[in-house]
Amino acid sequence: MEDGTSRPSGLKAPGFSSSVHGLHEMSDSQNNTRAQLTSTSYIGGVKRNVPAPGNDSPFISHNNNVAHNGNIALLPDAKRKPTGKSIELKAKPSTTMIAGARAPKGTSLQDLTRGSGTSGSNIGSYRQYSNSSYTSNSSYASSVGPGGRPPSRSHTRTRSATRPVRSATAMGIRDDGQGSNGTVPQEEPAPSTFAAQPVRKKFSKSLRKIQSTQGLSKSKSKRIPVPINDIDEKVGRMNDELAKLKHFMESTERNSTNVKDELELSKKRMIALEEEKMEIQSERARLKDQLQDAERQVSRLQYDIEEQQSRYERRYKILEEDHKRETELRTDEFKREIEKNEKLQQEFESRCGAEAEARLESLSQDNKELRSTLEKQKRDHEHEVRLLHEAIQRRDTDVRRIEDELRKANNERFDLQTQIRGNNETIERLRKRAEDAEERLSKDKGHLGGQISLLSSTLDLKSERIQTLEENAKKLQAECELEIQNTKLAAERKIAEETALLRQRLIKEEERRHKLFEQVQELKGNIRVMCRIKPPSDPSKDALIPFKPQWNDIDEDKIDGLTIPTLREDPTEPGKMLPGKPRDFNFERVFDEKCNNGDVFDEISQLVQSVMDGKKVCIFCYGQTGSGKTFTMSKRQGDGDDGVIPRTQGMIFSEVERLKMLGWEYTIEGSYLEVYQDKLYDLLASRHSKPEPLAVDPLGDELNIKGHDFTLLNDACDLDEMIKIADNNRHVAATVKNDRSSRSHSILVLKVTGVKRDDNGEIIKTRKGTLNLIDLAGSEKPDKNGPPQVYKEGIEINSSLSYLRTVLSSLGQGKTEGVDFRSYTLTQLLRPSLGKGCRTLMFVMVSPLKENENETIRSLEFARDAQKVKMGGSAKSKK
Ligand SMILES: Nc1ncnc2c1ncn2[C@@H]1O[C@H](COP(=O)(O)OP(=O)(O)OP(=O)(O)O)[C@@H](O)[C@H]1O
Repeated sequence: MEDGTSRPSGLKAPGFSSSVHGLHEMSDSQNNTRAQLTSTSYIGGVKRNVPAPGNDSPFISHNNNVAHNGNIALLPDAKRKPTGKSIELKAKPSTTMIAGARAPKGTSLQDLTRGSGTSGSNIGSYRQYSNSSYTSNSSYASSVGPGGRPPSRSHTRTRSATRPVRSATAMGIRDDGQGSNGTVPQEEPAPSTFAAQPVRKKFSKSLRKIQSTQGLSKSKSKRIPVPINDIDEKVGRMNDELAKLKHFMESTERNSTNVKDELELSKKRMIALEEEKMEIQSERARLKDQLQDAERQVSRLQYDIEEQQSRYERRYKILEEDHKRETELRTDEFKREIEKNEKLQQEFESRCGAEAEARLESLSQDNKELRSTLEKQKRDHEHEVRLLHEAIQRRDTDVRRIEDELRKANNERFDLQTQIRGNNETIERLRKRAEDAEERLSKDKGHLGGQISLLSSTLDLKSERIQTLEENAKKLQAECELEIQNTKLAAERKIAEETALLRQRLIKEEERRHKLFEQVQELKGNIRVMCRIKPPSDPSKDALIPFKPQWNDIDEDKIDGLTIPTLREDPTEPGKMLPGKPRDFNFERVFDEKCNNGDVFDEISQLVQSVMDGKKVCIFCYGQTGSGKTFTMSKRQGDGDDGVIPRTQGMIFSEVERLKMLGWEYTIEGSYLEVYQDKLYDLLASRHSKPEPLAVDPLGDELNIKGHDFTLLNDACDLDEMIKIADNNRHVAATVKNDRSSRSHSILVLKVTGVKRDDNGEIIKTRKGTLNLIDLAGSEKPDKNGPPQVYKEGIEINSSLSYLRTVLSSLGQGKTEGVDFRSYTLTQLLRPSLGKGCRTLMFVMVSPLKENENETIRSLEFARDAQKVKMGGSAKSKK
């Protein structure tokens, strides 16, 4: 390459330029292949260039000089230039190749241009030949020529070098190389860049084979002439190879596009991942902030808790000290109390009341007579009530009759209205017919003139008739309405009159009931006595007193007497017991062990009623300890068998409501007192300090306690609350007979004041009643071996009860003056309840046990004596 003209591709091929035009920018592999191919074109010392598409210059420059010696000069290996994207092929300067006008040596021109005429015209003949031999290369020219080359081929090649499927592709190339006709299979898979390598090797190998077959040597001096046909064949094969390469390049380019797309996708994915990473980082920062906030909050809370704990500890210490001081104070107080009690005990032992017993005559016969009178009056009363009922029924019949009449009148009105409606419809129909007729008449006036006038007059008549009917109906309706109104007014008037009459009768009945009740109470006596026998706790084991009941003559379900059989010693045979004279006791009512608190209250509820009527009533329970006094009076265990006090509580307030309807307004006041060791205390007073004893006015007719106020009770709840406070404050202790024995007499006092006003609000009637409910402490034989306090209490209780018996005995003997109530607080308290006009009911409670027989008989005897008391006048205290 003597001229050494440098080309942009780096290919230096003087006199070769046109033949290699279009290949200078091929990839390395392509260049390499091309270089080899190019070198094959030097076989036989003749430069055989690959025909360049679109090139006007001869594809292979057959120079006469080239083939003059008839030898093929083998070109030295083309050198690769590492710089640039293309490879620069350099022929050795010594190589005898196509060199412009340079005459080749060796191969003769005739050999080369066999059958072509003169050497001067061999170019044209060669072109002709070459054109015919390389017709198929025109496709190559169009694809790899200067205009058709892809711009980034070298880059594509570099990328292709990394593909891992080289050998497989190379195999494909090898297979293809076997085709001798130079056609490239269209469906062949795209070979990789490295496929060129085995192709190259294969080509070199075949070249070497040819060379060895033909005895060619690389040595310049030993050039062996090669037949032109062989060379053409080789060139054809080379062209095939080139076509394959072209195909390979195309597929490589496709691959490269795919790879590019993949790269783009990867980039996008990278960006997405980056964004995701950023998001995660910001989330992490946010969570970190939250964590720090939470930590700060926790420490703040911890500080608060510690603060509060220390505050509580300080407060606890203060409370503890307070409690200690309080305890010490209470201990001192208790000690002082014990000392005082001891002093009182000594005082008490020095005093001992005398026991007196008095017996009174039986009033049972009187009672029986009174009872029959009462029954008669009861029957009369019932008869009157029946009459009243009948009157009410008659009035109801009248009202029903009026209602029937009203219904009839309404039905008539409805019939008339229906008739009017029917008439209206007839009129309407007639009018319509008249109109039709008129229409027809207008068409045929002459014929129907008379008919029209007839119809018109009929119509007028009908209209008049209708009008009359309508007026009649209206009149009838007005009359009906007036009658209905009158009937209504009359009925209302009648009802009002009858209601007023009934109200009057009711008030009269109430007054009569009041009077009758008073009479009955008077007849029953001032002190009425009832007895209750406590049921044995174990009837199968307990030895019992053989009580014989006496059934009431009138009310056969009730017992009003008891007989206790007695024994006496046989005078003839000491130690032998014979039946003695039985002991009989008659009372107003005896409740045996089967009766409950409800039965008891049914019997006495009329007394509570009389308190509302303005009476002084005293109900007290007397009996041996443990005989059931508190059970009868105060029991409140929610099993439906409440005692007298809880039932009274309910009854009084429901009576207040009932009497309100009859025009009465009631005020209830209450107090709960206790007589403990002959001193009166307020059970409602606070027990934080020592309660002060109260003093009773010994003279007045009313119970007056100095310096003591009654509590206003607005409803049953207030009274309930008051009773609960008193129950908690009452003195109780365990005795031989009772675990919770009352050690004091308790008195619930209820003052009832009722007023009735006229229409101007002036008070016209007043009722003032008092109810004393007394639960006495139990009579007992004091146990000297028991606790000294209980023994002392027992003595005091017995003394006061003995004195009560003395007082009752005096009253039973008819004394009304000079009775000494003042010796004991209990009798002082009871004095206003034992005067004239007072109702006193005594319950004597007895035990059924044989072991308590003596005490039971003593209690029954006391009750019998109390029954004899007749209070003709007001009980007067001894002055
Ligand atoms: N009718 C009865 N039915 C059932 N148990 C009764 C009855 N009467 C009294 N008891 C029971 O006998 C025990 C003594 O009754 P309670 O306390 O009423 O006697 P007490 O006469 O008030 O005694 P004390 O005079 O000592 O206070 C109590 O456990 C009571 O539940």
